[in-house]
Amino acid sequence: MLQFESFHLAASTPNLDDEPAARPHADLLEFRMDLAADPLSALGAYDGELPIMVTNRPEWEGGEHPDGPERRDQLLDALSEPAVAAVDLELRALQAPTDRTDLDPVLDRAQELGLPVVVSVHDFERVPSRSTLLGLAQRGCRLGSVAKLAMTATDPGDVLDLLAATQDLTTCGHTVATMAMGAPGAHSRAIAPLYGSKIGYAPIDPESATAPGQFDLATLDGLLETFDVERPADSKV
Ligand SMILES: O=C1C[C@@](O)(C(=O)O)C[C@@H](O)[C@@H]1O
Repeated sequence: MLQFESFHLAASTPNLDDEPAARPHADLLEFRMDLAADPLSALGAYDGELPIMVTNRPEWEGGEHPDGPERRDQLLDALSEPAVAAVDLELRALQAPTDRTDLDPVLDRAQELGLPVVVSVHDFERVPSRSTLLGLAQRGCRLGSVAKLAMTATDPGDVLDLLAATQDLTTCGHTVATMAMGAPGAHSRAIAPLYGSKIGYAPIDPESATAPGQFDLATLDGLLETFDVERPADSKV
C-alpha cells in the first residue's frame, strides 16, 4: 500500500506504456486520465510494476476533462483496478456546490478500499498568503490523506511562503505535497521535500510536461539524490 511517510516521485503521464521508462526514476505513476484517449482500457491492460495514482483533472482546475458525472464514474471504475493505489481529488470537487459534480462518492469508495486520497488545490495565478495556504491544506488533510498545494510563483520570493507553510504543516503532523508552478518556482520542486513535501511530479519527456516549470523525471530524480531526499526505496534496504 502507498503510504506517503517519505517523499515519493510520481512520473506524470497520460500514457501507461511509459512505465518501463519511468521505473528507474519514479516511485509511482500519476496517470492523467483526463489527457488519455481511453483511460479505462489502458488501466485494464496495464502490466507495469509501478503503482498508479489516478487523476482525472477537470477543465475548471487546469485539466482537460469536462465536468460531469462521467468524470466521477471513470474515477469510480478506476478504483477497481488492482494497480490503482491512490487517487487525486480536487478540494473544490468535494462537498461541491450543486453546479459541480461532487466527488464525495469517489472519496468514500477510496476510503472503503483503504486507498490514500490526495486532495489537491491549484492556483494558476499566484501563491496565496501563508494563512490561506495553511487553511487550504488543513481542509484537504481533514478530508483525505495528503493535501496538495500546486501554486504559481511569478517571482522566486513567492516560494518562501509555500515552503514555510510546508514546514509548519509537516511539523504539526499533516501530510502535504507542495510545489510552485512556473519557471520562477521550479527550484521548489527539488527543495520542497526538504521542508516536508511528500509528493513531486515530473514528466518523463520534458515535451509532455503536465504543469509549467516541471523538471523532467531523470533530472528531478538526480536533484533529489543530490539533496539526499529520503525515498521509499531507501527504507526497503
Ligand atoms: O497537481 C499536480 C501537480 C502538477 O500540477 C505539478 O505542478 O507538478 C502536475 C499535475 O500532473 C499534478 O496532477
